[in-house]
Amino acid sequence: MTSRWDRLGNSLLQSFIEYETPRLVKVHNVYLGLVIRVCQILVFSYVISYAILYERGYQEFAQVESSATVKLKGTSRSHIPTHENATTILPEWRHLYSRIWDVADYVVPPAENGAFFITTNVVITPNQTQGSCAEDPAIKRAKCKTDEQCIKDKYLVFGHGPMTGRCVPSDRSQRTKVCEVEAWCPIERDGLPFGMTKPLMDHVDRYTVFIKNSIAFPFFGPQYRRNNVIPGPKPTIYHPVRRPLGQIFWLGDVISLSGGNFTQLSLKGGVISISIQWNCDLDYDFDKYCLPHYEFRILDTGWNFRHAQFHETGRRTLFKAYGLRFVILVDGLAGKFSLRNTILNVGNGLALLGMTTFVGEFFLLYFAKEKKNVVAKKYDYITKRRNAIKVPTLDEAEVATLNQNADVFTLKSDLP
Ligand SMILES: Nc1ncnc2c1ncn2[C@@H]1O[C@H](COP(=O)(O)OP(=O)(O)OP(=O)(O)O)[C@@H](O)[C@H]1O
Repeated sequence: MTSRWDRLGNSLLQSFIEYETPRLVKVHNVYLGLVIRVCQILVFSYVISYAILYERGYQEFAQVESSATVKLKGTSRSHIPTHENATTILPEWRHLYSRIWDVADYVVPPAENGAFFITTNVVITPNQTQGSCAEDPAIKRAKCKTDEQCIKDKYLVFGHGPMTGRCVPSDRSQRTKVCEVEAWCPIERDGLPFGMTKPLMDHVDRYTVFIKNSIAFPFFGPQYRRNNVIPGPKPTIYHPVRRPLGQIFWLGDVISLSGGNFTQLSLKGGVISISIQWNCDLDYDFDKYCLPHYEFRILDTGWNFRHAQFHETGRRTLFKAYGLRFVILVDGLAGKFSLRNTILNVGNGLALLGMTTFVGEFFLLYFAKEKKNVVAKKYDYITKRRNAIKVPTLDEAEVATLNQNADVFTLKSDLP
């Protein structure tokens, strides 16, 4: 009598010296064959042309690191012509607004990384000092009839300072009384000299901006760094077709290339993006082929802020500046050959080829006319019988007959 341990030993020995091989069912079916070949060709073309070549699956990629600085040149003049409507323009404004604006006046702040602002329209409030004066009557709850309405040290929402507790005549109209406030006096008279008809400064579209954009791909080594300045005796003016690598831009060109109207944007201000793209293939000559590509877009319309120029102690000129804010956005990706990525992508492609087997199986088992035969040949159904299942094998004569009569060829096996 064999013990349990003997049986276990036997079965371990059996499985150790056994070799298993999958059973293949070969089917001659024109349509099925075509489906499989088409699938294989599609997968193969996708892998080679898209995943490997178009998407550059044979390379590894890294993002660009960059800095962008600018220098502006250009001057403009602001003046209020005498023929402009005298009822809306105060006499003192003619003198105040008649002036020349150069870079130091209109670029605020003087230097930024990756952005710059240019004043195109402005409300000037000169000679402000700290003191007490009548609040702007346009401010909510600033108007009053008695001192009791102006509670001392309280603030008005959007007011210019705490109230002194006195109700005084307004400096805009003697018939109106307003609360007095402690503030920078006189209070700003908020209103553009020309209303909304034209910007104060002329010639702004002829300003030029020199953009210096330095980039690097440190992931691939310190040698991969450069800037957008094309070597030459002097810097080049950008033109989208004739000189797409120029690094000096007319502001008028930038606005028109972004699809905007310069006068409209100059009136109330706006935000414009200058996008610089560096998409580089480091398998080619870096200096020759890694080049910038510029795009311009309007991001927002309407933009102003206040800043002041301080004179001798305690006196300032307040500017409410409307203008164009340019944001320089640098984006880039560099790719370089990588054996690891090549192997991975080819491997992925081969794995994808295996998908065609699923398609073939699906058609074979559900749509092919031989589907019943195939199922019979392909699967062995194992029942819970004590004795081992006997799987009869077709003899050679039977195989020959099958080969002649049917378009189903199998390595032989039948259900018991
Ligand atoms: N916005 C611009 N429009 C046209 N040319 C410019 C502009 N910005 C700079 N340049 C020119 O580009 C070159 C390089 O400028 P960079 O600022 O390095 O030199 P720079 O001698 O300090 O310039 P500059 O004194 O003329 O402002 C100079 O010839 C400069 O005049």
